[in-house]
Amino acid sequence: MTTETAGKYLFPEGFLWGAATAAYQIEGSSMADGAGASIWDRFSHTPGNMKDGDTGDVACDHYKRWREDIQLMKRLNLQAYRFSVSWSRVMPEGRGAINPKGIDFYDRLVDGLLEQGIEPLCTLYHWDLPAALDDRGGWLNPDIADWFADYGQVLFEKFKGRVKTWGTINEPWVIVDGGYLHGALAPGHRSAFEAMIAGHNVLRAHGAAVKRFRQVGEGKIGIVLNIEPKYPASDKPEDEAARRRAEAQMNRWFLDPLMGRGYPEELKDVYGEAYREFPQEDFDLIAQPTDWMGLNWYTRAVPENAPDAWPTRSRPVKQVQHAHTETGWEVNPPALTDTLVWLHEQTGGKLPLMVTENGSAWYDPPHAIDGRIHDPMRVEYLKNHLKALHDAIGKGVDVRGYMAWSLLDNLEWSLGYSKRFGITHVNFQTQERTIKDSGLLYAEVIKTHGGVL
Ligand SMILES: CO[C@H](O)c1c[n+]2c([nH]1)[C@H](O)[C@@H](O)[C@H](O)[C@H]2CO
Repeated sequence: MTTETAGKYLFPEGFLWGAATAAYQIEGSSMADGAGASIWDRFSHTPGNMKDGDTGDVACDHYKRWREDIQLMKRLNLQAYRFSVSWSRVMPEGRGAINPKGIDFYDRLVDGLLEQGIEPLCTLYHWDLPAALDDRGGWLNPDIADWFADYGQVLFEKFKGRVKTWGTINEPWVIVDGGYLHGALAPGHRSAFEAMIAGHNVLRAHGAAVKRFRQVGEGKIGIVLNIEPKYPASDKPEDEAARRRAEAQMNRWFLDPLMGRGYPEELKDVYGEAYREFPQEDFDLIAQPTDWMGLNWYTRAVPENAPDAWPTRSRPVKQVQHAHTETGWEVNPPALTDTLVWLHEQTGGKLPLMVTENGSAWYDPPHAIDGRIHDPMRVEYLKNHLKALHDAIGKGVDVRGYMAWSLLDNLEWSLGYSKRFGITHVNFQTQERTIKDSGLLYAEVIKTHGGVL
């Protein structure tokens, strides 16, 4: 904060400040106490899939250290905590029998959060499909919509009155683009034909869960999308066309059907013969009204026309004039403002939004030095993106909260533990947690409602 900005970035009363994680990335003990395997247990134990051969077998050991981590959240002044449930911990086969020890873990976690005045925001699905369902086709099997709604019902009923904000699915695009199109993520398939089918079933499952929530649940439900705004590399028509294809394949593929608009026209051009039509009744199910929408936001892209680039025939041009994080993502806070304004418009300005993930990976030392972890780049990223978020609110965007990604350094999927996103450092040899300078700043931001920015 400087004297001239003192108080300029105060956030609205009731704005919800939190941090986010996901089950497979932090819990460890993924097969303990009756849990079933997920596709990430299989994928991470398949040689060649994971950097340094890392797995989620231990991760942040959160399954055992959850009490300690709730105390950490208190020290960070968190008002909310966004976490996901491991479907196969709760239902080892994905359907039918419930694992009592599995659901008890989440029962204790939710009660522990509430006891500390921290609001639980629960994501039903953050990529870790039960392996037993993958054996039955997983997201390629249309029955998964009912399997997912049944799973959701178990949680809606168990946590009725305690969990009031639900997210159905984290990032349909990453599930499908990573898991079925490019194969970089579990279950590691590479087929545009499968991607279209899986994507459609992910959306149908979301709709079925929302419908079931309206029957048995209580509170608010929504979905979480990753949106990466696309800016054309030049004013050449072919670059604008490439931008539109990239935007359709990442940002509109799932948003448009959720908004009742069906798939974007450009998807036919992107997927060609792999594109397929689906019955209207599916789209009616998918476009079930929801109560809120989550935005996961990290960066933007500047695509140019690239006829050889599959499947969008576009390729991002590196913006060397800007800083880039350890994951190679350009740092561009104003693009967050643009995205929030765009999403506000795309959702008709009627759907409350929440930034459900935002953060950055930088090199941090493997252990604390003098009890501190200095992470100046993450401090700057956090400050500037909160200012950009504040700017969007100033432009009339209805944003209700911000969940920093992530509470803890954790398993960055196939990149293993090589990329650290946490506002809290984890020494993976000792499991010692150390709040980073970025976490100390965030605690002050929360305490001052942004006044410290
Ligand atoms: C492609 O960027 C996405 O918005 C995105 C970034 N991230 C995500 N989605 C996932 O939701 C998290 O599990 C990742 O750990 C996190 C950091 O990579």
